[in-house]
Amino acid sequence: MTIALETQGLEKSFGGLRVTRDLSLKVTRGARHALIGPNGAGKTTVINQLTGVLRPNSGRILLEGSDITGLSVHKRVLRGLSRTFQINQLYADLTPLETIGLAVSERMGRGGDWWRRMGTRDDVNAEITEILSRFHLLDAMSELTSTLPYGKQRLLEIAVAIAAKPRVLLLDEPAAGVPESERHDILAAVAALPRDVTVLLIEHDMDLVFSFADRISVLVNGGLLTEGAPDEVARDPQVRAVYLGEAADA
Ligand SMILES: Nc1ncnc2c1ncn2[C@@H]1O[C@H](COP(=O)(O)OP(=O)(O)OP(=O)(O)O)[C@@H](O)[C@H]1O
Repeated sequence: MTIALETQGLEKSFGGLRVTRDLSLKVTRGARHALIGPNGAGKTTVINQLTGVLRPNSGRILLEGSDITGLSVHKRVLRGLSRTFQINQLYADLTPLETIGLAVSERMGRGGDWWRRMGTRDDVNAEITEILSRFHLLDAMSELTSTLPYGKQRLLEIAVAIAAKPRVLLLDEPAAGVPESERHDILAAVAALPRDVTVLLIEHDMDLVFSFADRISVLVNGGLLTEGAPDEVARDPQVRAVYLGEAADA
């Protein structure tokens, strides 16, 4: 199996606090992989090292076999490693149609030009429509982003990231704050992305994790406790003890 994203012996400390401990993680191409763990286990710190926001103290990060440990955030995005934009990074005064149009055009290297030629290119229009449809935004495509329900704004965050055609997408609690009835729609839209997009998800909601992931890694105190298929992880007594607790019995 081809490995899309890998860490080798990753270490990160904040002062005397060792937050990532000898972490070696492999995310297979096309996987729907979840990184779970109790509060403070170090999940966000791992994502921040993967995206380049934080530098590890030691260890390596490989994207499709190339060492990206020393690359800037921007260079990693150009190589195909993206995380979702946060809602506060969306353009409040643009519509989803304009936002995705701009994101697709920027990827094609003609950001500013798009405003003049909006709607004139069939290939661009088809791609914008496909992305809006995939993330259930067609019906809201002409409304201002600031007026969209929270769940739609979160879908738009992911849609913007997808418009950059990432090879690996990192999602840090993409459904946080969304009403329970809509959370599954968000993860289902991500799970249904073409398999050439590999997804690594951090998520607290175990229902979502187990309905989404085909592989789960469990982080405790910055180190990997165990890793496996969802049913193996759910059965693992160590996992039940430290993390899932009652939820694993459900
Ligand atoms: N910039 C920082 N400086 C100092 N300590 C930090 C910093 N960032 C995170 N930490 C500490 O590192 C540990 C891991 O934090 P992190 O946010 O990565 O965990 P997490 O698993 O994502 O937690 P949660 O599930 O609660 O979001 C915590 O003890 C946190 O307080």
